[in-house]
Amino acid sequence: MTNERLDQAAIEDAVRDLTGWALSDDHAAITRDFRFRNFREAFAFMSECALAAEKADHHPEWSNVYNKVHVLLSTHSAGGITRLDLEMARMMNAAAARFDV
Ligand SMILES: C[C@H](O)[C@H](O)[C@H]1CNC2=NC(N)=NC(=O)C2=N1
Repeated sequence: MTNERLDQAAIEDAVRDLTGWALSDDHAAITRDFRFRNFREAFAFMSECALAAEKADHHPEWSNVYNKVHVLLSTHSAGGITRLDLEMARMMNAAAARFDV
């Protein structure tokens, strides 16, 4: 299932392959800080990801300050990290790469 909590070993393996992402201190989420050229690009990235998140019915916790976007991904219903979070992280990396991030 995509929405079952992954065990610690599976998470660590996955995070190793996810450029820029790290486990949160409590190991219940994965996080990444993205840095763009400016606010316009940061917000374009967020807009694109917001549409994809809504389509997937899986939503990031995030904050934005000027050109930076801080993202935290976890599956609330599972109380931890699931494949949905890994898929979202990959999607966000692909979206950011289009802005040379
Ligand atoms: C009803 C709706 O499907 C749920 O509340 C979805 C919405 N988006 C979600 N996003 C995240 N990150 N975790 C969830 O458990 C979750 N649940």
